[in-house]
Amino acid sequence: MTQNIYNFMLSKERVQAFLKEIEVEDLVHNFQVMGDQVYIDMTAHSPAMHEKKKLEVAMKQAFASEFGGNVEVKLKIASPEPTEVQKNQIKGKEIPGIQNIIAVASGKGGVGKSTVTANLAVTLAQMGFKVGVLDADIYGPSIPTMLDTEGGKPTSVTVNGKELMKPVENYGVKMLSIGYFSGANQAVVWRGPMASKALNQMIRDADWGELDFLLIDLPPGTGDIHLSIIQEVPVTGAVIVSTPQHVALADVRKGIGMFTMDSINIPVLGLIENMAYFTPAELPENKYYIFGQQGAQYLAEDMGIPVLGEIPLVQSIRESGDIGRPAALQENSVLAHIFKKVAQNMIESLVERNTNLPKTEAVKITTMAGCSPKK
Ligand SMILES: Nc1ncnc2c1ncn2[C@@H]1O[C@H](COP(=O)(O)OP(=O)(O)OP(=O)(O)O)[C@@H](O)[C@H]1O
Repeated sequence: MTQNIYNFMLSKERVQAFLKEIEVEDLVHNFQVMGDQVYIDMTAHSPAMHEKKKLEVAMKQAFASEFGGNVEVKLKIASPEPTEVQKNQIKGKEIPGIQNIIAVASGKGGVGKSTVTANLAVTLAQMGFKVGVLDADIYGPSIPTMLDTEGGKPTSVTVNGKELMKPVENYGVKMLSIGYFSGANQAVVWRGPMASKALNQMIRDADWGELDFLLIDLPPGTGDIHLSIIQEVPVTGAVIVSTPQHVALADVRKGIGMFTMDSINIPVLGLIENMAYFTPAELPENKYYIFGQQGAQYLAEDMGIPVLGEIPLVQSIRESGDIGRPAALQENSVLAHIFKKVAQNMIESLVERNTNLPKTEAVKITTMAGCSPKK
């Protein structure tokens, strides 16, 4: 790249040459230079939202390093029409009545994925949405504890002549978990196909009714169970939960990478940073960034996904999880407000996703390389 040593006015020819130099000429269909502002209309390589964000960040960085901070790039990035290949990646297995299926994932265990799922679920329900939670964490199903339905037993109902499981319900949230079924202890040793069969039954052979959101609390990490679920279930988008520590962030890249692989291509709606800072109960205004600050922001920017919110490390979140009444239910509290903002940001990201991309159906995985251990 040439050095930023130009003192003359920005010209259309210079911008044209630069677009060629950074090899995006083919993607740009129109551009105009007006003083220090460059207006560019272009099309992303793929319709995935993270691709558009990545392109935007890369273009802005490239222009800043070439022309300096005074030049402002105004981008309009369109989605390409889905190609035949992309259309073929999608398998027709829509679940009637369920509008949006959101996978909640984490790169590693213990970052608060289930806590976030439970709080988001009750928040969405309080906002007036119809919400379901599928606890797919077969290694340690904690949704029954966190939503106070331990010992719950899904009953059987007949719907249109078919016998279905009726989800357990509390706080306006319908839920199913492997924890409700006998033999839950054995689930820990299940391989992908078995887990996905059980989970599939909990999704398809259950009377969820009409749902705006079905949140799936995935097991921690990345592996064959995740791939099996993604293969079978038409996930609309994924939400990634992380803590600020460096190790968690390294793992979270893997987690995001699992969804954004070309062969899977599930949009990542955003990153939720849990335990982002510590706030003592007696000093609610004070924030202590024990594990470092802004790591999630940098990572999200780098990977072209939004940060949906920062959730503090607060004793009452753990306590309320243990007693099965999510902290977000504390009316007019700071925590309720934080979870509401996270839910709103998630919906915003989802609306953008649903506007820009074709309806997701179950993903046909063409290669499992790099994600799943060979059996
Ligand atoms: N923001 C928070 N503040 C305080 N405690 C929290 C917070 N988030 C989670 N915890 C606590 O951390 C512990 C782990 O949380 P949780 O079970 O939600 O993690 P997880 O990522 O779902 O774990 P796994 O993936 O291993 O099942 C729980 O005791 C929970 O109450």
